Amino acid sequence: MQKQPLLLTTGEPAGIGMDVVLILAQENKLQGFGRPIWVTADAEAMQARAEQLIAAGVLQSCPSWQIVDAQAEATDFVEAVAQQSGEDASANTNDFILLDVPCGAPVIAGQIDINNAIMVAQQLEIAHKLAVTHNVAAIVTGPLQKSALIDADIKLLDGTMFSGHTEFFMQQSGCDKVVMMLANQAMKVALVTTHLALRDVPAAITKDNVRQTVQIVLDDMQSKFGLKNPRILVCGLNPHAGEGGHLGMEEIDIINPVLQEFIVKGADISEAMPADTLFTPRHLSDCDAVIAMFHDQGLPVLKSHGFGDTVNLTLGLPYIRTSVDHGTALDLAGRGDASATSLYQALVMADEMASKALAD
Ligand SMILES: N[C@H](C(=O)O)[C@H](O)COP(=O)(O)O
Repeated sequence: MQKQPLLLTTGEPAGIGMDVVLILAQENKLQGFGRPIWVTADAEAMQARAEQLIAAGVLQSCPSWQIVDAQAEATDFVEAVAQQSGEDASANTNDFILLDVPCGAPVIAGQIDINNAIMVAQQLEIAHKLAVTHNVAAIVTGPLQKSALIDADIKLLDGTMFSGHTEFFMQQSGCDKVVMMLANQAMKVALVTTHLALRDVPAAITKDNVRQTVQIVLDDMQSKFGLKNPRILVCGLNPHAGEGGHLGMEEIDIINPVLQEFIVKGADISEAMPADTLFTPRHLSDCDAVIAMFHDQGLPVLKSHGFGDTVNLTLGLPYIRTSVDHGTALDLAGRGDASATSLYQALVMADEMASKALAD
């Protein structure tokens, strides 16, 4: 039986999203999953980017794709895409299927045009619909420019500012809470808070938030990574994990009481540890994942151990979503200098998780 597709969004058309797809196609790396690869992009822009990369000497020839019109109304579209692509996929010799999402303005590599922000948001809506209806096995997202969506006044479902894929898919799925995790060969780091100004972090470290984060990490480490009793280490919020209350009370008042609830129930999880020494080989070699309290407590450490080979994933969604670890790299778009390694790792992880979910 044909395995379900992986849906890849190319994101910001002026960035390197299309470049890295084309590079992987040329390296025959889209074809090895035994699954169709569906790619959302503007078909004309994809053709133009391929020609640019051929002119730059990066592509020897133009990869092949089959174009599917993604402009139909939502419900018809989901069925039409699934049917058309599904029927053709078994005999398909194309590198990928391109779900055509037209841009509002001509695409110039490296130059953001906020008239194309709607097209970026449409890609995410299409991805969500296909994933939540089980028409694709997983979503793999390319980079978008958050500021372009914000400048174009594109909001999340709850009317707040567009802060990222993570929050977009969370709200579309009706989840109260999801967890951002980044993973590479060195470590996996999950975050209690994500895209939040530093001054707002302490107020967001609540018992509920810590409890929900830990529960989602434990659940998904089992269901998506197949680890029956994962070992989790947790960072404190303050220097020295609060130094017994002298450098902050969040560990004593909030974090440790919640962690104790899980310890009492048998979870293999630490109490709050000083973040500066947690990320050392002695501790990392003894754990499956780290939970950090905020974005720049955990991610700089992780990315310093493998930027370019790191995968961003969202835990707690009703479907699998992985992503690249880099941004739009506007200065590299259309030039052929972009690295496709993170996108490849994101595809590999999505494929493995999808296979595991099916096996379970
Ligand atoms: N925090 C993410 C990272 O460091 O890779 C990045 O901003 C992407 O976030 P979303 O997946 O929510 O767009």
